[in-house]
Amino acid sequence: MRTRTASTRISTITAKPSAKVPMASPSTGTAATLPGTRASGRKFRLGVMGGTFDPIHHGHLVAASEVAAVFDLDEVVFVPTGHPWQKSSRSVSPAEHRYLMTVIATASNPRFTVSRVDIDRPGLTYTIDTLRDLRAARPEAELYFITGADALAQIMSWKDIDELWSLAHFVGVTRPGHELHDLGRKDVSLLEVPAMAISSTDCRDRVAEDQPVWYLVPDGVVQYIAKYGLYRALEPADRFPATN
Ligand SMILES: Nc1ncnc2c1ncn2[C@@H]1O[C@H](COP(=O)(O)OP(=O)(O)OP(=O)(O)O)[C@@H](O)[C@H]1O
Ligand SMILES: O=C(O)c1ccc[n+]([C@@H]2O[C@H](COP(=O)([O-])O)[C@@H](O)[C@H]2O)c1
Repeated sequence: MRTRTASTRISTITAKPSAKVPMASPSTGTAATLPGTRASGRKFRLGVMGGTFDPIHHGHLVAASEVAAVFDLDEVVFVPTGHPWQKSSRSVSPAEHRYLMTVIATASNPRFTVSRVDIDRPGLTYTIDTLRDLRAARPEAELYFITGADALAQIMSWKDIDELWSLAHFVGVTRPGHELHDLGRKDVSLLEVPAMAISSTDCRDRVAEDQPVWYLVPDGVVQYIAKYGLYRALEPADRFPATN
């Protein structure tokens, strides 16, 4: 279970609405009528919220919403992982469950969408593949990859990290119990978001111990967990016809 300590104070935060963000690949949109070009002439801004989402919780949703507001994103696509290689020390729920919980959690927000790119791609999940696939599917968009302080701290160990910087702008957000490190790169912004001391680990542990997860995860996700008996020690989370 994650430690619950006060949010770290940081000084290098980009927190102005509609702040100009230094992009690895500056916008080249030239006309408002080009596909994927906004009325203002700028390119479509697509946030990418990658995660295992086992289950998705309000920490994920608040982080995505806050980055969307500050960076003036047009859409945030949530991308559940297929086989997260850095979580191999524990068993992860079937992808189909995690995908459906993510769909339920994001359904009410017209700017939130969910992508299957990672769960439909065989093999281990690497963000380099996520971003390549999204670039191919959405060539008109500038990508903003959203990551919490804990994930950002590991980022130098990610596959093909040198190429990753050229595919997206990265936004690291604060998370209670984790220090948000300044990587000293202009293609990484740091942002303080409302502190949500919630983790998927804690949600799973609560369900296993018969404690409530109401208001930690969206209502529909509470009901989905109960319906399929997810996270109950004696009830394996495999009643759904899953793909992995
Ligand atoms: N409470 C939170 N506040 C801010 N960012 C978060 C929060 N929870 C998760 N994130 C970020 O969301 C992304 C996906 O996280 P993930 O799905 O692994 O959730 P988690 O709560 O960390 O799960 P677990 O407890 O199983 O490790 C990561 O970048 C992570 O840093
Ligand atoms: O590309 C990698 O090597 C890599 C290693 C660890 C995590 N990631 C990505 O980071 C995001 C959050 O991952 P996680 O494991 O914290 O849910 C998710 O999109 C993962 O695919 C990516």
